[in-house]
Amino acid sequence: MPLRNLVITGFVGTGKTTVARILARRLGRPFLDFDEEIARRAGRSIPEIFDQDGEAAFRAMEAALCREWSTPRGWVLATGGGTCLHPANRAALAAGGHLFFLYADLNEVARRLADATDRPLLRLRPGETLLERLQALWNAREAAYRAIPHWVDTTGRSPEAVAEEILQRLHELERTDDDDPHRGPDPTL
Ligand SMILES: Nc1ncnc2c1ncn2[C@@H]1O[C@H](COP(=O)(O)OP(=O)(O)O)[C@@H](O)[C@H]1O
Ligand SMILES: O=C(O)C1=C[C@@H](OP(=O)(O)O)[C@@H](O)[C@H](O)C1
Ligand SMILES: [Mg+2]
Repeated sequence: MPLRNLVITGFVGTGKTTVARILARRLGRPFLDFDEEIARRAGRSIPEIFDQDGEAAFRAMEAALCREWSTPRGWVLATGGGTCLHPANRAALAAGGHLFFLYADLNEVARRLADATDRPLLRLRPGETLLERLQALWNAREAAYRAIPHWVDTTGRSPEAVAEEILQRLHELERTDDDDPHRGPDPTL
């Protein structure tokens, strides 16, 4: 039986791509970033896909990837920030892997993404600040995110420290094989 995948999901700008890359290197396992794969298949950037085909077309490509990754293959996967909002995507990825959900204080996310231009959902409306945009996105998504297990707080921590925590928690999960895909986040959060 192949190893389960290690799926790094979470809110936008919390370090999914960065941390998953570190984890793949540390574990010596292959790595795939969903956004990079979608852009590669489309031959276009994520903003171009959103602008030319619409968000629904992007979400359909994301859902297809989730279906492809519903079996254990031992890879490290970084999803996009919206991938696991959809219950079917979440269930598919959880069937083949362990999910970890990265989050951070939104002020810190805003600092990390201050210069980023590659996230169409963070385009600001007139007079809107990045923090306000992030807060609106978080408010709209929080209930769906709470269905994802294994939350990891990245606030004030380096990507290496976040990866280290995930490695330790992963080893514990693999040791006990006690990973219920339907379990919510730590109730103390
Ligand atoms: N733990 C962290 N502390 C500070 N900056 C971080 C951290 N993790 C990621 N970053 C930075 O934040 C930005 C977004 O990271 P990225 O990995 O693209 O996040 P995501 O894939 O979740 O959107 C990048 O500039 C990255 O270097
Ligand atoms: O939160 C979202 O819906 C999105 C997050 C992005 O990924 P990152 O979270 O890696 O930036 C990317 O998939 C797309 O712009 C949509
Ligand atoms: Mg990313």
